[in-house]
Amino acid sequence: MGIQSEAVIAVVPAAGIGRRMGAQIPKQYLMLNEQSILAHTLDCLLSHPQICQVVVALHPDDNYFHTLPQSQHPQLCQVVGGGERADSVLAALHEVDEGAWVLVHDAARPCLSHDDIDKLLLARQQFPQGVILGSPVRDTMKRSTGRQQICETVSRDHLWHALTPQCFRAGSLKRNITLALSQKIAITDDASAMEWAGTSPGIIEGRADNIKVTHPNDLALASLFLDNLLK
Ligand SMILES: Nc1ccn([C@@H]2O[C@H](COP(=O)(O)OP(=O)(O)OP(=O)(O)O)[C@@H](O)[C@H]2O)c(=O)n1
Ligand SMILES: C[C@](O)(CO)[C@H](O)COP(=O)(O)O
Repeated sequence: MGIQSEAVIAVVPAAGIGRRMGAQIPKQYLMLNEQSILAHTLDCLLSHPQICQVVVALHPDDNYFHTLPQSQHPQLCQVVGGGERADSVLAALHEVDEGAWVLVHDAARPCLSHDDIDKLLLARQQFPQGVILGSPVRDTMKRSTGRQQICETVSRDHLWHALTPQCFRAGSLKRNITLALSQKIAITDDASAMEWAGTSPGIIEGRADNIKVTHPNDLALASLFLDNLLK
């Protein structure tokens, strides 16, 4: 069975508290246009023809998820997430067959398109070790001192913003996240765990409007992008 015909499972880390957003509720439950950020993200994944299941990792005290219509979807299952994003991804991976392909996608990225999912899944042929979406850096990049004085201009050649989804074989990703966490390695995305284990995942260009809603001023942008996505 060729890679392209293999089932794909989406893993959605949605157990964060949205500290940088500073809202009264976790940011994944903030309304964006006509539904919550998480609902938009789940709609995109649940409606993709190659995704056969979505495993969402929730905060242990999450009291919102059950109010979402998507929470009753037959292809959706939920697990309790952990203290960091990597712990939440790992909790979800324990529910996934080790041989399956997983697409790990942030709940906080509601503007994902089916085109980008298609592109990423096709890229597995070229990158069987795993592959992620990225956005090439457009601006000149500076590194500063702790006192915000520029100390260097960082070359932007082959420099990317890592996006999600990030696509790997479940067993390999589970083992490498487990190892990295056991060594107290800080991993802020899934590819970092694979890199730490010596793998070089592929990175392909995704839409720049696939933003992570992190700060309050991201909401208006995400709303605009969502409207545009639906056109
Ligand atoms: N312990 C955690 C922390 C984060 N996430 C998820 O990982 C994604 C990306 O994380 P981020 O944007 O940092 O979300 P938060 O951790 O909620 O934000 P903050 O760092 O501002 O608190 C989000 O969908 C978030 O819900 C998670 O599942 N489990
Ligand atoms: C996974 C990610 O969205 C890729 O850019 C990012 O690393 C998440 O980081 P955060 O600190 O958990 O928002």
